[in-house]
Amino acid sequence: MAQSRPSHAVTFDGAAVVAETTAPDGRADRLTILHPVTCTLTERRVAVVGANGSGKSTLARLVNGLATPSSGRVLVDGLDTVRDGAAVRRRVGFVFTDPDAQLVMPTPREDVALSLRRLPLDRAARDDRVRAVLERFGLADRAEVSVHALSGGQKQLLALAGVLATEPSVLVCDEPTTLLDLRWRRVVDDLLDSVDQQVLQVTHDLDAAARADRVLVVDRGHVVFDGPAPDGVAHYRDLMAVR
Ligand SMILES: Nc1ncnc2c1ncn2[C@@H]1O[C@H](COP(=O)(O)OP(=O)(O)OP(=O)(O)O)[C@@H](O)[C@H]1O
Repeated sequence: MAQSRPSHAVTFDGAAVVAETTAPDGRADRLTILHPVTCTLTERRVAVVGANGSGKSTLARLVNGLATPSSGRVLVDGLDTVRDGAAVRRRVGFVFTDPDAQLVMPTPREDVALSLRRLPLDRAARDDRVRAVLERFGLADRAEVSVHALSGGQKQLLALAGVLATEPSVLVCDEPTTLLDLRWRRVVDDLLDSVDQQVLQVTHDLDAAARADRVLVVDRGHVVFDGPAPDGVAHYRDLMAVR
């Protein structure tokens, strides 16, 4: 009998984000980046689409506490991203759009090993896991080169590899395939489709969004659609008036 996968829940409970800004005349001002969002995401694949600057990354960052709600709250499997921040961060892996924001060690091997530092693995088990992950992402022969010598796509793969190696419960990806060629985009898409984690993916790739179990469309700081993928993609196309 097939083993059932664990299910997870990301809950936005009236979560809104307001930034302190400076008006053109120099006065302090407040800008609502994300208006209150209320929904519970339990689907295995959730895509977030919307125009540039609409608030997608802000919504994604709320899930692991990189952004904190100005009002309302965000819960991951019942854990509050503010009150239980450390536990949430252990549970939620986050892959940035820009891999340079994520890769901190001199070589791919060291970078993946660093991701694993908090896991209860002995040296041999950790080395094995690093090797297996680099192999899976086609980076085995790059393990010892300088991270700076990797192509943009290879860096993006490495950033994803480092996060997946920690086996988080929920994986949040902010445009994880933007730098990848078609072959590796397919590899990463297939991987994101197949992993056990709940995946919340911010994307401009409507093919990827179309395969999600649920799509959120964000427009000017509002979630303007929340539902099945075909309708979500159609809604976004209408919004962008490109259909
Ligand atoms: N701390 C902040 N202070 C002021 N404005 C901010 C802050 N963070 C985000 N913004 C603004 O809020 C808006 C939403 O930003 P966000 O990064 O969430 O958009 P996005 O939909 O992910 O965009 P993109 O597709 O271009 O990555 C943008 O206009 C951005 O400039």
